[in-house]
Amino acid sequence: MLKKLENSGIFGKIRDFSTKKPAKGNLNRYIQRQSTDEFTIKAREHNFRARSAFKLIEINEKFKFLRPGITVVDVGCAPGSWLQVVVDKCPNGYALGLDLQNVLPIRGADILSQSDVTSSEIQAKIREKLQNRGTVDVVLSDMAPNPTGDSETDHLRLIELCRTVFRLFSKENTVENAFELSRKNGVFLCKIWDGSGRGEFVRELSDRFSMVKTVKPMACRDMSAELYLFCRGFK
Ligand SMILES: C[S@@+](CC[C@H](N)C(=O)[O-])C[C@H]1O[C@@H](n2cnc3c(N)ncnc32)[C@H](O)[C@@H]1O
Repeated sequence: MLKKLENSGIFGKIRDFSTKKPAKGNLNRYIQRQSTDEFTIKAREHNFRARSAFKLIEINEKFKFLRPGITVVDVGCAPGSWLQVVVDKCPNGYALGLDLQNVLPIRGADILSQSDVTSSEIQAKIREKLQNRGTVDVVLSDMAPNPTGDSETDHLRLIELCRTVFRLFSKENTVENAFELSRKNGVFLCKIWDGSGRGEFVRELSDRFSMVKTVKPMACRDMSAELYLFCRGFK
């Protein structure tokens, strides 16, 4: 299904706004609405639970890290569109998703609903689920805390959530880790909202990964501060 989608030119077409030009002052709002509509419509057409599926598809197109047989942990997975992509791209692998909210079942994925990744009880459950599966290949975090209305506070809260996930596999004393990330080609992909704490967090990640790239997929809303940090080569 996804191969067809990737070949369909959706990413190439998405910023073609040639029909019915808006008045000058409304251009930004027009562009934002058009791109949102196109990804939302495509998500419906391809039975994705959310338009965010296209963010993961695009990042994977760039870095090619989802492949058959791998183990993937998806933190903040509701409603489940990233898990849908993972299951499709990684046959014969293992996908574990968790979220604060209830997540409807997805064939081929193991899901922990009503699960807060910051809770030590939930971290123990994650460890339990993964302990006989060897190392984890890919850790995804598309988490978004409820916004407070203050962008700096929201930014710092999200960075802290990402740090929590990073610590699940990166403590020096591996006995304390919830699971082990593959030292060969382990990938960590997390969403942040841009702000003052980005530089420090990128430095922390760079200490443990040989490559850290900041990406903004086409499906991100134009005006949003949303960015993704793609980290590969866990040391
Ligand atoms: C943007 S949605 C994720 C969308 C998902 N990637 C998809 O494609 O369907 C963000 C999710 O993060 C979850 N979340 C926020 N804080 C969390 C936490 N502490 N533990 C687990 N999930 C959390 C929210 O409940 C929300 O469902």
